[in-house]
Amino acid sequence: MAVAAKQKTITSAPQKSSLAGTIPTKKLTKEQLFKTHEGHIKKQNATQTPNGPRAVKQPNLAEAYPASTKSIRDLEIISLSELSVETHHRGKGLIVKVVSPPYIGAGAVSIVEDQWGNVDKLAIYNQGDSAILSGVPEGCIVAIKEPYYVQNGAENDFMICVDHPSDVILLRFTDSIIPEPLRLGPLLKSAAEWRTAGDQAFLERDFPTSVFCYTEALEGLEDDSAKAPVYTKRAGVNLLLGRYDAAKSDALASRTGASTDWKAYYNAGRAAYSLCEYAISKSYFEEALKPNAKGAGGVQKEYERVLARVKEEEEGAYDFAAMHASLSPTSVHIDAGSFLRNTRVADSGFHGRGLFATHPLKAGDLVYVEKATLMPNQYDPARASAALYTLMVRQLCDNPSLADTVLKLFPGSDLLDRYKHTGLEGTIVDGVPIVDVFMIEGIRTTNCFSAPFLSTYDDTKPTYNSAARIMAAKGLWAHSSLMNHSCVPNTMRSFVGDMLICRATRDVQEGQELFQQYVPVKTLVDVRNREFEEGWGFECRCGLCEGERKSDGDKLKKKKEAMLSLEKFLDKKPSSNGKGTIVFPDATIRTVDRMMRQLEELHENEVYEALPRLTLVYPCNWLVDAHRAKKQWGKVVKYSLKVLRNFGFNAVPRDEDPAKLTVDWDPREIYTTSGEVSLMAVHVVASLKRLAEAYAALGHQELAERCVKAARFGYTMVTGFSEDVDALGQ
Ligand SMILES: C[S@@+](CC[C@H](N)C(=O)[O-])C[C@H]1O[C@@H](n2cnc3c(N)ncnc32)[C@H](O)[C@@H]1O
Repeated sequence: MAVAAKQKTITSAPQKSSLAGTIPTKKLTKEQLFKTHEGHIKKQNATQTPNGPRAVKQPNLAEAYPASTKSIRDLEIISLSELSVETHHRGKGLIVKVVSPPYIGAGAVSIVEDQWGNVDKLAIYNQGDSAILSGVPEGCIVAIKEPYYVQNGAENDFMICVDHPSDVILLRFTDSIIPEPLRLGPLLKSAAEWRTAGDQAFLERDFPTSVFCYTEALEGLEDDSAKAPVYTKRAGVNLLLGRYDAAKSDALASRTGASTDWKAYYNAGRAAYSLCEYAISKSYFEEALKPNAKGAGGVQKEYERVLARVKEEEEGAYDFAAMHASLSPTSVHIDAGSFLRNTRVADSGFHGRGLFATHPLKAGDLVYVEKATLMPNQYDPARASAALYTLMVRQLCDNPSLADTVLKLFPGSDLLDRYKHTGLEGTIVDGVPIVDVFMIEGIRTTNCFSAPFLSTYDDTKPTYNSAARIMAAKGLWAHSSLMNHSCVPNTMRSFVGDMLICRATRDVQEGQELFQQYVPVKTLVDVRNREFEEGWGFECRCGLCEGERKSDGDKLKKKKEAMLSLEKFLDKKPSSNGKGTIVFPDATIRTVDRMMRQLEELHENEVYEALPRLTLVYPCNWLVDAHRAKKQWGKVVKYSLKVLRNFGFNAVPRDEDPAKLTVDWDPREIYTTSGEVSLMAVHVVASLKRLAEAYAALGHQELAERCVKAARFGYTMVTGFSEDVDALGQ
C-alpha cells in the first residue's frame, strides 16, 4: 500500500573536534597531500564500476547550516592558511586553482592551491552530473563562498567541505576577480575557437563542457546574428542535459526575426513542455506553426501532444487503464498533465495552508490528479530516498524555476525551529541559483510520498510477488503536499506510475478542507499520535483522535493489553493442516470470539457509537476468514458487517441475522451516509466482496449483486481507476 514516507533525519549533533574554532598548527604537507590523493585515485581507477550508482552524501540535519547568499565579489578573500576548524567563515571567500584530478566518492575531492602557494583539500558534494564541478577538472579556478573547514578523520588531515552546490562557483578564465598569480589568461583566443571546442565536446558527448565552451563563445561575440546559431546549439545541448529553463531562454534568444525562427519556438516549446508548462509550450508551438514558418511536420505532432496535456489540465479526462497498460519497470513516468482545478490552496485551521474543495464533490469523484513534480525511477527501498534527494538537488540547480514550486513547501517545524531560513533560496547569485541542501532535505522528509511499484492497483493484488510489494519509489507531488492529515480523511490517494490520483471517499461540500492520511494509521490513538509528533511535529485533532481522547485512560490501557494478547494469540494461529490449507479449529474460533467480545466491551458506547474501532478490525477479519473456510455464511455476514462498522461505516444493517435482513439495503450508501469519521481502505472492499459471496450462498442474490457494485465502486477509490475486484483474489 502506498504511504507517505517519513524518516527522521535530525539526529543528535556530532561531537565537536578539540580543534574546533582554531587554525591547525600542523597540517599534512603538500607532498603528503599529493601522495595520499594519488593513492586514492589509483585505488579508484582499479575498482571503478563505470555505470554504477554514484554514492550520495545524505545531509545530516543536525549539522544544518545555510547556504551562502552573498556574491563572491562581496566577500573578503582569505588564504587557505587562515581557515579554522569546524568554522563557517561567514563574510569570507576563497579563490583557488584545482591542481589535481578529482577522486570521486560521495563527493569530488581535489587538491587546490591559493595565490600564496598554500595547498589544501577540497571536497565538493551534491553537484549534478550536468555540472562541470561534479568532476572538477584540473586547472579550473573556483571560488568557495563562506567556506566550512573540517577535520577529516585522521590526525593533521583537514579539508574544505562544500555541501551546498551554490557555495562553489566555477570562474571563467577571464574573470577579473581571479588574482594575478592564478591567472592563465584565456585558453582559446577567439569566439570561433570556443565554438569549435563546444562542437568537439558535443561530439565527444561531454555536454557540460560543450555548454561551457558555447558560453565562452557567446561572451566573445558582439553581433546578434552571429550569436543566434550559438544560442541554438546551446539550447540543443541544454535540452539534452535536462536544463530546460536555460534551453528555453537560449531558444528564445536565438530568434532573429526571420522565418527560420520556427526552430527557436519549437525548441522553446519542447523545453516548456518538459517543465510541464503546457499552456506556454502550446503558445510556442503555435508560433512555430504560423504560415511563414517551415517546421510543420514535427511541430504539428508536438502541438497535438501539448493540446492533449492542456485538455487534461482543464477537464481531468484521463484514460487510466491505458496509462496503466503503458507501465513497465523502465517506464513509470506518464506523459500526462495535472488536473487540479477542483481544489484551491487556503489557510487551514489545522496548520498553515491546506487544500479546499472549489465545488461540491461526490464520493468517488476525482478530487485531483497530479503528475509527480519529481520522482526518480528507483524503487529499491535502500536507495529510493537518496535518489529523490539527489534529483531534488540536481533539478533545483538545473532548473531554477522549480524553486517556486518546491521551496514553498513546508520543511518541517523541527528544522525551522533551529535553522535560520534566509528566504533567498532559489535566487540567482553569481550566475547560479542558491541551493540549500539542508532545506531540500527538510522538504523531502516532510513532503515526500511513496509510490508502490508500478501502481496501487498492482500493489493490492495478492498475486503480486512479495519482492515487488516492498518496492516503492519516493517522490514529490507539490500540490498534494499542501494537504493536511486526518486519520479519517475525506480523500484517498493512489498511484499509476508517477501519477497521483486523489478521489473523494465521501461527499464533500464546496469550501470544505480536504484531508489525506499521511501513513496508514496505527490502531491506538496514543501510538499513532506519537508517530505524527515524531515524524511531522503535530498532534492530530481529527474526529477519531479527538473522540478517542475522551475515552477513559484506564480503558485505553486495558484496550492496549487486550489487543496485544489477542494479536499474540492470533499470530500463533491459524495453523496449516500440512497440505497448505489453513485450519481453524472450533476451539480457537471460540477463544478469538470471546477475546474479541472482551475487547469490544472496552469500547465505551458513548465514545465509540459513531467512531471506527480500529483495534477490532484485525480479529474481526480473522473471524470472517475462519467462518468462510467452514462455509458458515451467516457468520461471514455477521463479521463482515462488523468489519465495515469497525471502519466507521455505520450505515450497515444492525440485525446480525441475515435471514431477517432488510432486502432493500443498498451497500453503496455506506460511502455517503456514514458521517465524517469513516475510514476507507482496501479491507472495506474485501469485506464487501465477502458479504457478496455469503449473501449469494444464502440465496440473497440481489443483495449480493449490490455488494459487488459497492465493492467495485470502493475499489475505484482505492486504486484510482479499476473496478476489477477479482484482482483482490479469493
Ligand atoms: C506536508 S505539510 C502539509 C501542508 C502544511 N499545512 C503547509 O502549510 O504547507 C505537513 C505539515 O503540516 C502540518 N500538519 C499536517 N496535518 C496536520 C494536522 N492534522 N494538524 C496539525 N498540523 C498538521 C504538520 O506541521 C506537518 O509537518
